[in-house]
Amino acid sequence: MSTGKKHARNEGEDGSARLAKKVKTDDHASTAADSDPSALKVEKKKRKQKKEKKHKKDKKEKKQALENDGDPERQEGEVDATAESKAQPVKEKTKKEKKKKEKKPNTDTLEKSTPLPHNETDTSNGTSAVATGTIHRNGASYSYHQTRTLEAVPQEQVDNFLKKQEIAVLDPTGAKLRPILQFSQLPSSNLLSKNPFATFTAPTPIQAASWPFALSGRDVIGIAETGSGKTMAFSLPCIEALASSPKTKHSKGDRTAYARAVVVSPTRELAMQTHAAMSSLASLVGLSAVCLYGGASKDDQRALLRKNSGADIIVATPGRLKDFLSEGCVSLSDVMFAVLDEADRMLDKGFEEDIKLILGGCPPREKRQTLMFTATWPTNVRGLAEGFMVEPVKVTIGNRTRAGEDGEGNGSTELQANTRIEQKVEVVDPRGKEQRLLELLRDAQKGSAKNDRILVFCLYKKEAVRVEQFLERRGVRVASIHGDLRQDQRTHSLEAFKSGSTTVLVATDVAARGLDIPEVKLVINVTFPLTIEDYVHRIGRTGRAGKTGKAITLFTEHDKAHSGSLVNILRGANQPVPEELLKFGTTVKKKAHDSYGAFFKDVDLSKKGTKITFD
Ligand SMILES: Nc1ncnc2c1ncn2[C@@H]1O[C@H](COP(=O)(O)OP(=O)(O)OP(=O)(O)O)[C@@H](O)[C@H]1O
Repeated sequence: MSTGKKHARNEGEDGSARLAKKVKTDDHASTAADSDPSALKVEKKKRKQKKEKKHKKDKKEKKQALENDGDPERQEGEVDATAESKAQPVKEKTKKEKKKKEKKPNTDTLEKSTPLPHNETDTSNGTSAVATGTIHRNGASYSYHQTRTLEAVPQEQVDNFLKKQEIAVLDPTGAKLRPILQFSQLPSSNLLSKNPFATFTAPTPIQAASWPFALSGRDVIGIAETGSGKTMAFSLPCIEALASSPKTKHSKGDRTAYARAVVVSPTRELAMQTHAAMSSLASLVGLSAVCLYGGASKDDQRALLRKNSGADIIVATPGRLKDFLSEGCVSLSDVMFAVLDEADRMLDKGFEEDIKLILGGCPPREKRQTLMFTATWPTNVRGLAEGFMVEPVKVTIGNRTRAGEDGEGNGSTELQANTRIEQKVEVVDPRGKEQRLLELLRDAQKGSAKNDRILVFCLYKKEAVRVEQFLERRGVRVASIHGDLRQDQRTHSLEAFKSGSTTVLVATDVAARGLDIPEVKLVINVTFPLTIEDYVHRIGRTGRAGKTGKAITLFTEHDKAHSGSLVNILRGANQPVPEELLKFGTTVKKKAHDSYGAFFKDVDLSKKGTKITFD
């Protein structure tokens, strides 16, 4: 797949038959007729027949509605103004409802209204504010107001902030929105009145720069170092969008959970963590979130979905979400806000098809808001990403956007590690790795540091088991987390590490991305990961939220294919490059590891394998 357009069309094509039936909209209805003229004729005929059938049905229902003597409750519950209308009969609306509907703005297309005059005052929240634009999407009307307090900040101060924090904003529409330097510069809202940022002093750079665009209803790609507050960068606009838009009503007997926002995460633990963060924010404005992930009881998750007639927000891993979608338990047809967290992982080969199916179940990209956040943005996923979005604003933090001819950058984003992490690389004999690991652990947990948390990364599950046993036998308090463990064992290990009852956690790359474990002092890579991006994510488990951290990597001749990219990362973060590493060469291999996505993917071990039969 190469072009964005191609991908956008494919979004709908990849859905299962059931999904396609439930969520079919014009944008999704791409069929064989697109390429075959005879098929086109058949398709046209079918459409005509369908139209006639629908007309007859509508007539019948109109008659019935009149006979019902206008029972408003019943009619309201059954009317569905979304794409679901194909699955459920649309009842004739009462005059009152019709009038109400006419007043609503046209939400069918993405409109960028002419910016409102800059002296327009927003009196809705009692503060003086300046309107900067309005966008309508799928039932929501976004009107971001740059507050007067933000307008009053001298331009020089804004420029200094952007320069100091190395913020680059690439916006194809050319909108210029100031970063939010202080929480008090956010437009007031019900959510903000609950003081959700009490424990923070100021927005992080990615929050500051992306919020104005995300709050305006724009699609955003946010790239910022590990531990820099990206979760809140997408959570706040998501919850603000849901809080300010009405829910679509569905018929009372409908047991499907219609989420209005969906956040997709690559691992179960990350999904749970994001769910916890979003839930506490959402609950402040009476919204709810449910977490769907593999390896746990489906019945329990189904029960949560049915409680309070579904969840406003679903945070999920792709596999379990797909299961619920194909069962018809969950529908994404009402989604107005979709987030791919760890977006580059979600778009790589292992998850690409799942993501197409999930986003294909949402309204088309023009009708939803799509956000993608990550710390690494390799070239191979960029085209695919943009195909799921509409004119995304790209916000990059860190000195890594190359200047283009226009001096504003050409969008090429360099891979960069968090510069507050001290990185050390030791070139070792592969046979001596475990012994060296033990020495490093003993050294790092000496004296007053005996309870310091250390995360040890292995590449393979079997290797993780072996290393854990090796350390256990030598009296180290250790737990592990990898794909061969049951979910309850994984959760238990992570909890033990978080609480400090275990100070060493041996992990595979299931723990490499997103996990926000407080006070991890040291990350040790026993075996190098399959991609350099994952090296950046692994070491990013330390040095979070402005803190410093340390990472030690045991590098062997087996890892020499990564020497060039590792040297670049070290140099980019002003870290020492050992001579022994340079000996392996500095050429950067362009191709990322092909099997990585599939290798990484969380597989539900409780599921029985599919029996293959040959005719
Ligand atoms: N404005 C803020 N000020 C201080 N701390 C913050 C702020 N926003 C978020 N944090 C905290 O920073 C930590 C890291 O945030 P988060 O997990 O969202 O990072 P991330 O950028 O998503 O990292 P990763 O790339 O590893 O997924 C969390 O503990 C979070 O509570």
